Amino acid sequence: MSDVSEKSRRSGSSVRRQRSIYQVHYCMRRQDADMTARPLLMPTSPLEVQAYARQVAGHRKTEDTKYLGLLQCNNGTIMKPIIKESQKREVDFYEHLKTSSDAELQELRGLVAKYFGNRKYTYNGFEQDYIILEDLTERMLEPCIMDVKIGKRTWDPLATEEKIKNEQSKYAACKQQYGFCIPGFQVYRLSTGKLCKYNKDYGKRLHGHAVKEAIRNYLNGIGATLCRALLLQFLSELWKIQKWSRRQTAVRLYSASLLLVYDAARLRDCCQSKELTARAGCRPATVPRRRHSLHSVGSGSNFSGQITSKGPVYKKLQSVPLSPMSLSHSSFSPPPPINSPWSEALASFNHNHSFEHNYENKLSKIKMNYRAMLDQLSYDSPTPNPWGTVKVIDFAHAFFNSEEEKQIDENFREGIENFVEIFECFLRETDDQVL
Ligand SMILES: Nc1ncnc2c1ncn2[C@@H]1O[C@H](COP(=O)(O)OP(=O)(O)OP(=O)(O)O)[C@@H](O)[C@H]1O
Ligand SMILES: O=P(O)(O)O[C@@H]1[C@H](O)[C@H](O)[C@@H](OP(=O)(O)O)[C@H](OP(=O)(O)O)[C@H]1O
Repeated sequence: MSDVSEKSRRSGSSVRRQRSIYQVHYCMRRQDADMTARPLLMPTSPLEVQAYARQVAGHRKTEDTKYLGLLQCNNGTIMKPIIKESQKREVDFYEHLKTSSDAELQELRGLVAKYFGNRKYTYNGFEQDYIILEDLTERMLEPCIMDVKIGKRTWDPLATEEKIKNEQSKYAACKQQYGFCIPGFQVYRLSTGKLCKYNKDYGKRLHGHAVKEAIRNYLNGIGATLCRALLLQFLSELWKIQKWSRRQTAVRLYSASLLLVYDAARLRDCCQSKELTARAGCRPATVPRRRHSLHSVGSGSNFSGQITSKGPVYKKLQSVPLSPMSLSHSSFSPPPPINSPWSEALASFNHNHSFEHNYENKLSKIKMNYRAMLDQLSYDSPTPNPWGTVKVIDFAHAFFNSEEEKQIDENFREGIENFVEIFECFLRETDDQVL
């Protein structure tokens, strides 16, 4: 018997067990292995709950010892308290969405966090009802989170005069100009790993150009080039939300939010060169371009994740002899085999898109192709979730339209259009990213 086991036997202590990544990064107590990541409640294991440290906006303060903020569970869900009448309507909203056969609402189901019902739970000595939702930041080591409240109008038809005045007075310039506002966000700096939090007081001061810069900051793009792979992940979801909002007449969403989440740890992986990452925060104006690859999202293809003005760039294949080409051409290798799911998406990408002319006019085709590529990424990936995503949250002021009321929710649509436009503008900034 080894010294170590003899020692532990003598002292009567059990062998020290490795702490899981959840224990290290989420500061949660040790759980049975099969409990830590599952999104559904498992009756055999105890549910562990704590105040949700990753909440960037919304109700939080404690009144009469009642806790108004979100709770984090050790099974990949969060619980949102149902206290106000409007929050009760949110439960009704999710319940209706769950069972509706309306095509537009079924589509919306894919654009919101997964709903797992509601339950009573006693926290802080108070029993309350809670909505159970998928934690969109689950498994993220350095979660960067932004809450974007959509609409110039953030009050519903049942609001009192006082409530209307109150809402009109907040984020006024930002809402007027963009049709959305930013009540809070947090970002882990890529260069230092430092967590920076921005609350609603910061959000209320934002207007004009500073709004775009706040979003750039959230994307770790201050003093560094934006990451194209990250922008594409967000845009693939944003375009779905945009498409839906352009034609849906089923529901009016007052004061709903977009919740954007990405993992800075994965963004860091995406930068191939450690040296460049370290310098990301202090690059001069003419910076070496950030190297990043969609490959790290998880795929088996030769596509490098780079799209230049000449088309997609493939990783070099060692077995392919280099022909005497110019330097700019030598980075291209033959496309992947014809039977690869990638090859079809990329062949269609090349076929549909002239990389030389009319970028603007062909944006919709590019969107289609990006979506196909991203679909492939998530199919091939061992973990189904991409490392950046966006969902619509907060339906306390959502109202389903009766047949007579059916019309497009312009208030919501306009905010989404403006938000998407900012991301498309950022994407164009990354058009020339090369390996
Ligand atoms: N599904 C989710 N996964 C992860 N975080 C979430 C999720 N839903 C909400 N949050 C976090 O909780 C915050 C508040 O959420 P939400 O807007 O639903 O609450 P609220 O109290 O109704 O907000 P408000 O005061 O704006 O009405 C969000 O900004 C986000 O940080
Ligand atoms: O950004 P702020 O300044 O925190 O403003 C709050 C925000 O508009 C919330 O959406 C709203 O809750 P509801 O969605 O429930 O209306 C809350 O109303 P409240 O003060 O009535 O709780 C506001 O105070």
